[in-house]
Amino acid sequence: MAAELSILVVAGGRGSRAGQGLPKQYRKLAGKSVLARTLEAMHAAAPAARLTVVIHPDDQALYAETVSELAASARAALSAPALGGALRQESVRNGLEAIGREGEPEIVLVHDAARPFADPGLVARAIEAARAHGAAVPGAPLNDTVKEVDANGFVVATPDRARLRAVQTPQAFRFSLILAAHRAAAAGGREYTDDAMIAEAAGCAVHVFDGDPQNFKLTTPQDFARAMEQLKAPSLADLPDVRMGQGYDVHAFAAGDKVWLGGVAIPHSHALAGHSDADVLMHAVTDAVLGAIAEGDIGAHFPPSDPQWKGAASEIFLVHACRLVRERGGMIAHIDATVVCEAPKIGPHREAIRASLARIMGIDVGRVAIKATTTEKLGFTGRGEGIAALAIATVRLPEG
Ligand SMILES: Nc1ccn([C@@H]2O[C@H](COP(=O)(O)OP(=O)(O)OP(=O)(O)O)[C@@H](O)[C@H]2O)c(=O)n1
Ligand SMILES: C[C@](O)(CO)[C@H](O)COP(=O)(O)O
Repeated sequence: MAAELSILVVAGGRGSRAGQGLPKQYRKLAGKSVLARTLEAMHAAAPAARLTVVIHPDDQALYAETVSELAASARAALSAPALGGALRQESVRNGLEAIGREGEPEIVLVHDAARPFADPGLVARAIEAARAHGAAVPGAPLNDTVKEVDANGFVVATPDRARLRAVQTPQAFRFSLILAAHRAAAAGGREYTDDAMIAEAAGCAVHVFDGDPQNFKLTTPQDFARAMEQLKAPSLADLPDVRMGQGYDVHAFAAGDKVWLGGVAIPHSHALAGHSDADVLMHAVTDAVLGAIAEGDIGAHFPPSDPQWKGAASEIFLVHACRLVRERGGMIAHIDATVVCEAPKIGPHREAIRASLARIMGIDVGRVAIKATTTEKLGFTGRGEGIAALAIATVRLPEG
C-alpha cells in the first residue's frame, strides 16, 4: 500500500557556491553529514513517511556512507534513491516519478538536502497546508528592501516588501497535482527555481504558510559557519549557574511555653532545647542556603562550642548565609521547607513564618514555601519528643 505521505529530498546538486571539494550535502557538520541531518530531521518530524532521496550519479559511494550514518529507524524509512538531473527541477521530477512507481501517496513534501534545520513544527504546517490547499510553501517576510534591476545595474522597480516572501522548503503538494505540473514543465522546456513556480505555471493556487528563519539553505561557506553556530552544543558555561542546597535539623522539646519557628514565636506547651534559640526551621533553611553555595553547614560558621551564640536569635545565622550568597553576586530564587511535628499546628502560623523568612532573606514572600506534616504518631516526632525540619534552597550565581 502506498504511504499517505512521501518526502522527497533532493541531493543531486554539486554545491558549487559552497566551495570545497565535496558536494555540500555530504560535508560534515559537527561530525554528521548535512544529508544525514536532513533525513533524520524529516524522519523525526514525520516518522510514518517514506523518504526518497535524489542523488547525483557520481555520488553513489557518498550516499551509501550517508545511509550508514543514519539511525536504524530513519534507514528503514528510506526507499531506493533516484538519480538526479542537471537542474534541480529535473532532479525533483525524477524523484517524483520514482515515488509514483512505488505507489502514489496523497501528499508529497519536496525538501532540499541543503536545509538540515527544518523542525517538526514546520513540517507539520507543510502537511496541513498541502491537505488544505493542494500546494503550499513556507515563506518568510523580507527584512531588506528589494529592488528589481536591469542588465546595467539600474533600478527598474521597488516592489512592495510587505507583499514579498522568501520561500523555503519543504514545499508541500498533493502528489498527483505536482507530478502533472512537473511533467508539463518538462514538456514546456522553461527553467524553474522551485516547485511552487512549477505548480503556479500549471495554474495552481499556491498557499504560503509561515517558514522558519532557522531553516536556511546551506549555499555559501558563510552558511556553513552559521550552521556550526546553530549546532553548537550548549556547554555548562552557557547554562545559568543554578544550584540547590538541602538542610535538615532536629531539636528536642524542653521545658518552656513557646517554640521559635522561622523567626516566629509560637505558643506551645514546651520550648525547643538548643544552644541558640533552637529555631529548627531557621537552621534547616540556613543549611540549605549554605549547601547551595557549598559553604559547609551552620555548625562550621557558628560552632555550638562558642559561648557567644548561646541563646542567640537564629536570624543571624540565616542573615550570614544570605550575605555569603550576595557576596558572590548570587540571588536566592526559592526556599521550600517542611516542618515535621505533631504539635504545635503550623497552619495558623504559616503566613507569619513565610513573611518572617522572606524579610530576613530579603526575598519576595512568593519565593518562600512552608509546609508541615505529622509522622502519624510514629518516631520521635510522633511521640512528641521534638521537631524536625527539612528545607531546600535554590540559588542562582553569576556565570563564570
Ligand atoms: N541538479 C540539481 C541541483 C540541485 N539539487 C538539490 O537542490 C537543493 C537546492 O539547490 P542548491 O542549493 O542550488 O544546490 P546546488 O545546486 O548543489 O548548489 P550550487 O548551485 O551552489 O551548485 C540542494 O539540496 C541540491 O542538492 C538537485 O538535487 N539537483
Ligand atoms: C527551492 C529553494 O530552496 C527555495 O528557496 C531554492 O529556490 C533552491 O535553491 P537554488 O539555489 O535556486 O537551487
